[in-house]
Parts: sequence; structure tokens; C-alpha cells
Amino acid sequence: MIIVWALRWIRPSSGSRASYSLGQAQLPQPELKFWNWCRLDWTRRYSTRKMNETNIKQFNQKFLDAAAHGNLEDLKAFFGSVDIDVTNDRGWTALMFAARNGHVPIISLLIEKGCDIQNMNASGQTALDIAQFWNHKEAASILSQHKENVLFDQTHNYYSLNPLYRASDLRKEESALQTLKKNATSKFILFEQQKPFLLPPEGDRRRYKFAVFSCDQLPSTLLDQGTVIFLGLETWDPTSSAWFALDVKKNAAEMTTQLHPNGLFVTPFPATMQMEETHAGIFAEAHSILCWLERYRFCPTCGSRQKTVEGGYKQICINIDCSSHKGVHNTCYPRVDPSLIMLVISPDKKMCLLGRQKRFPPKMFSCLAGFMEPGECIEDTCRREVEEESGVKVGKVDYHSSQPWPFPATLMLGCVAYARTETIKVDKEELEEARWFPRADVAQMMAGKHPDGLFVPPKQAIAHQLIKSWLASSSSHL
Ligand SMILES: NC(=O)c1ccc[n+]([C@@H]2O[C@H](COP(=O)([O-])OP(=O)(O)OC[C@H]3O[C@@H](n4cnc5c(N)ncnc54)[C@H](O)[C@@H]3O)[C@@H](O)[C@H]2O)c1
Ligand SMILES: [Mg+2]
Ligand SMILES: [Mg+2]
Ligand SMILES: [Mg+2]
Ligand SMILES: [Zn+2]
Repeated sequence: MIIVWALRWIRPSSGSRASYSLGQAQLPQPELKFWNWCRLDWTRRYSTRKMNETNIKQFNQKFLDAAAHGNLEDLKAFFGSVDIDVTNDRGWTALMFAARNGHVPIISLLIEKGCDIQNMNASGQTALDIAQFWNHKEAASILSQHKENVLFDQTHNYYSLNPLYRASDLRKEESALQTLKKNATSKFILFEQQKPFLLPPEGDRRRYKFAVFSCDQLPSTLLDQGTVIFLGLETWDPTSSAWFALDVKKNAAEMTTQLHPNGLFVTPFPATMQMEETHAGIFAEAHSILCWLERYRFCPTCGSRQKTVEGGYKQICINIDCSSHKGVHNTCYPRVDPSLIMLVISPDKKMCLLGRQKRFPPKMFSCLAGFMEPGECIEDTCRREVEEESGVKVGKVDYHSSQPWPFPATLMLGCVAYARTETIKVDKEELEEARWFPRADVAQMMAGKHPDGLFVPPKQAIAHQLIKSWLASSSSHL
């Protein structure tokens, strides 16, 4: 009886082991639901492109088929044009299919190419769970070795993968910065009133990316009139290419669109949630600085105008009598607002607390969150915000990972919080609803398979990563 139940639980389809019916390959469900809500779903984004939605599904399905059948050469042909973690409608990834059939070379290649081994299908199984269930010992051994490595790795959250070396010492060297600006190898990304100039997803490319220009490609009026931010160098080598963000004046925007026929200035959220990850990291730096320059044009101490120096990383008050000139004055430097986001675990560790703000997409539940207040430590912010919003009392707080949230300059500090009480009393000003969810429900929500259509934020949100870590840590294989 138990074996029959377990087989139902684990089988990806009713097909035989040799011939799978993979179902519709598609984006992970929470992501799809989120983007649908944002009106940026894949269908629309691809409607004018070479690949329509049906083609994409067929394309993804062929990739999953190659993994299921152990066809290494076929699989290799997909890299670069497929989302390596794409799933079928039951949340099965290529890695899971390879694990199901014990295809060790495929598993090794997918891991080498950076697939996410912690992903779970709609039944809450990882690739390791699947390999162990089907008794593929070598596959299970590779997956568990790698899982250990992953556990010791820090999570790299979206918006945090900025590859540039910031070279902060160069900021003070005005003449060196001027020379770098004119250097043929320097790269410029453009903004208009904090809107980035992006190339939309095209053909096989599934993400937005910056249109990158050299100094020679930009009319001098754009360079002379705009605000230029020094973002950093490509590597620690001082001769490597420098990156600059240029905020063009509003009336120059038209000229800029002529620079690249496909480029457009886009509203940053949610488009930048779908950027190539390193470009999203560069966006986070540039956008936060540009917002700060825009919002702090006047000195917070005396109200005089400010002058931008140090490649955009400092503003100094033009009033020589202003007290901001004495000592180190933090208002001269870019501001970052720390805030906490926490996954609260129930006292019996079997459930987690998720809530809904009114502004969330319908049916989406996420971690509770709140801004740090002055003079507060991380642990106390976590305990205060959870109790304020849900009435639940928290004891131990563990740090998990962080995420720059560049709208305009929040730093999300992700924590796991252990509740001491279970009774919920929601603060209706802050939350519409908060509930304890058992692990099985949360696994369904992650896979977009919850019977009531509930789901969690997409993988770009740190909330998603916190929830995923908890599911993985409470899986039977840890
Ligand atoms: N990724 C997620 O799933 C997720 C979920 C919820 C919130 N968040 C983010 O977490 C952050 C904090 O969460 P929250 O909005 O629930 O905070 P919160 O619970 O502290 O409530 C927000 C209120 O705090 C006040 N506030 C105090 N300091 C502030 C500051 N520096 N900036 C803006 N408002 C401040 C404002 O009155 C604001 O309306 C926000 O940036 C939000 O976007 C993320
Ligand atoms: Mg709050
Ligand atoms: Mg809050
Ligand atoms: Mg608050
Ligand atoms: Zn001043």
C-alpha cells in the first residue's frame, strides 16, 4: 500500500520508464503567476519575437526529453538558449529527469552548467530524493556531494551579482575619471530619470539586458549634459574596462532611442526583475545611486544646493559654513535603508508563517518584512515586526542571506525566525492576512500546484529563497 502511494507520489507521468510524457514544459509556476499578474507574461513578451509560446514550450520539452533519455549531445545544443531550471507542469527539471533514470553524465553536466540542485517538484522532491528513491546510487552520491557544497555556499540573491570591481579609490581621482570616460574601451549604460535603457528579450535570449555603448557611440551633448556615475572596473586590473551610468536629460531621450533601434527606456519594476543576472546587479548599483542623487539635490543639513563629486558617490553642500563640512557627515554619502525579511517557523518546526499585503498579486503569500528602526539590532527588528504584524512572538533569529532591493536603496536582510507562540492576530493596517502553512502546502505553492491557486514570490525575491531553503532543510535528506 505504502509502495503504491509512494510510486504515485514520485512518478512524473503515467508513461513507462523508457518513454516519458513530459507534459508542457514551462516556467516555474510561481514565476509565471507573478509575471502574469505584472502583465509581462511570456506570451506577450514573445508575441512579436521569432519564438512564440508554443515554440518555447516545444523547445523546453525537447531539452527535458534529452535529459530524460540521457542524450548528452542533444542536451549540449540547448545551453545558452534554454533556462537550465525550466520545468514541466509538475515541476520536474532536466536534473530531476536525469536523476530519475540515473544518467550520471547528464547530471554532472547540468551541475557544471549551474543548474539549481535544490529545486523541488510539485511533490516536494529534489533530484536527490528522486535518485535515491529509484536506487541510482552513483547519481545520488554526486547529488548529495554537491548538496553539501551548496549548503556551505552563501545564497546569491538576485540583484546581488554585480561583477564590477567598484574601485572606490579611483572615485577621488577626478582627472583619471575624465580620462577613463573618453577611453575607447569604457562602457556606458543609459538611464532617463532612473529608467534604464534596455534591450528586450529577443529570439532565444530570455532576459532583458542593458544596451552598452562606447564613448564614441554617444553624441557629446548626451555626455556633457547628463549625470555620469562611475560604477567600477571590469576586473581588479586597473587597465580593464570602466563602466559608467549616464542619466541623459529628458529631452535627450529621443536621441538615445536612435542609438539602438530595439532599445527602450523601461519602468524599472518589474522589468529589471527579468534581466540577465549580472546586468541586474549593475542596475542595482546604478539605480540606487541615481535615485539618491535625485532625492538629495539639496543639503539635508542646511537646505543649500549640493554638488556631485567622486563619480556620483558623494555630494557636498555648496554652503561653506554648513556643518556637513565638519568631520565625516553621513548625509554626503549614498543612503541604504536596511530592512528585515523573515521566514517564521512554528514552534513544532512543521509550519511557516506567510502573509499577504493588500498590494500583493491575488493569492500570493510571502514572508513578513519590515524596516529597521534607529538603534535597533537585526534580532529585535525581526521580533518587533513579526509581533506587530502577526501577534506571533519570536525567539531565536538566524541570519540567512541578503539582497539589495534597489527601489530605491533598501537592503533586505533575510532571516529565519523561530516562533515561541502560534496564535495569530493580524495588524490589518499592514497585512491583509497571515497564516501558518504546513510544509506540504508550501511545496505546492512553490510549484504553483496549490489546490486553491496560492503561490509564493518568484525566485528573484529573497522571500522565495528563504522558503526554498526551509523546504530543503526540512527534507528527509538532511
Ligand atoms: N520580497 C518580498 O517578498 C517582500 C515582502 C514584503 C516586503 N518586502 C520589502 O521589504 C521592505 C520592508 O517591508 P514593509 O514595507 O513591510 O515594511 P514595514 O512593515 O516596516 O512597513 C512599511 C512602513 O514602514 C514605514 N517605514 C519605516 N522606515 C521606512 C523606510 N526607510 N522606507 C520606507 N518606509 C519606511 C512606512 O510608514 C511604511 O509604510 C520593503 O522594501 C518591501 O518592498 C519584500
Ligand atoms: Mg511592519
Ligand atoms: Mg511589513
Ligand atoms: Mg515597520
Ligand atoms: Zn549644507
